[in-house]
Amino acid sequence: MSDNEVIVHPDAEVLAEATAARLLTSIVDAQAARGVASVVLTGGRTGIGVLERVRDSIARSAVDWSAVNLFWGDERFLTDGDGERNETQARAALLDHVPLDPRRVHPMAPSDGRFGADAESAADHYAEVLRTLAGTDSDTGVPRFDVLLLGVGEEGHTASLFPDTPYVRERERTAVAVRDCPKPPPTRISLTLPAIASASEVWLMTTGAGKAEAVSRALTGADPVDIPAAGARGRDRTLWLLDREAAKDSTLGG
Ligand SMILES: O=C1O[C@H](COP(=O)(O)O)[C@@H](O)[C@H](O)[C@H]1O
Repeated sequence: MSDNEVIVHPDAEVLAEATAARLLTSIVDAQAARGVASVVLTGGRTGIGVLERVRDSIARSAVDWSAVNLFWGDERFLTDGDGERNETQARAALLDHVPLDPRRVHPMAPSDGRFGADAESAADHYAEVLRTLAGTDSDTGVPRFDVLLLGVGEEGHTASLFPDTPYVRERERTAVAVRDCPKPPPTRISLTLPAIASASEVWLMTTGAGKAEAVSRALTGADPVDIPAAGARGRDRTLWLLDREAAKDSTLGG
C-alpha cells in the first residue's frame, strides 16, 4: 500500500487539464509496456471534467483506444441512458468520441437491464466480470488496473462507499450493491476498498472548499469507516489531485 502524495493545482480548470494530460501519459506508458491499458472511471464533476479535457486534447491521438480497458468505480443504479448515470456522462464526455473496442468497455448494469431492479445481482455480476478478466492466477479477484480514478464527496465518500456503512467495511467482495445512500440516487453499485487497493495507481481528484474538511481528515489518518476516501490506496501510488480550495484545510508541508 502506497503513501498519500498530494498535488495542488490553482483551480478546478487547471486541475482538469493537468489530470487529463497525466491520464493520457499513463495510458500511453501502460500501452508501451504491456500493449494495453486499464483505467477505472469515476463519476462526479471533477471526474467527468477530466474526461472532457481528454476528449479535447490533441494528445488523445497518442493513445491506441482499441487497446484500452475501461471499468467503473461506481455507478448510480438507474435506467440505461439516464443522464445521472456515470456511464452516460462518461460516454458523452469521452467514450463516444474515441474508437474504443466495445468488448473492452465494462459498465455496471443499469436498473432496467438483465438484473432488473436487483442491484445485488448486478453487483455480484460485476464482481464475476472482474474475476473472469483477472484470470485464475489472480489473488485479488480483479484485473490489473493501471489507474483508478476517484472523486471525493463533502462527507468523505469515495466511489459509492459512504461513511459508517456496511459497504465501506466490506473486506471480501470486490463489488457491492449500496442501498440507502445519503446522496441521490439511493441505490448504487460500487467497488469496495479491497478492490480499489488492488489498483496500481489510485488518483483521488476533488475541488472546492466544500471538500476541504474531508480532504484534511483523510490526509491526517481518519478511519476509513468515518472518511471512506482515507481508505482508498493504490499499490504503487496514491495521488491526491486537489485545487487550492479543496486543499485549504490541509497542512501539506514544503
Ligand atoms: O455521486 C458521486 O459523487 C462522487 C463525487 O462527485 P463530485 O461531483 O462531488 O466530484 C463521485 O466520485 C462518484 O463517482 C459519484 O457517483
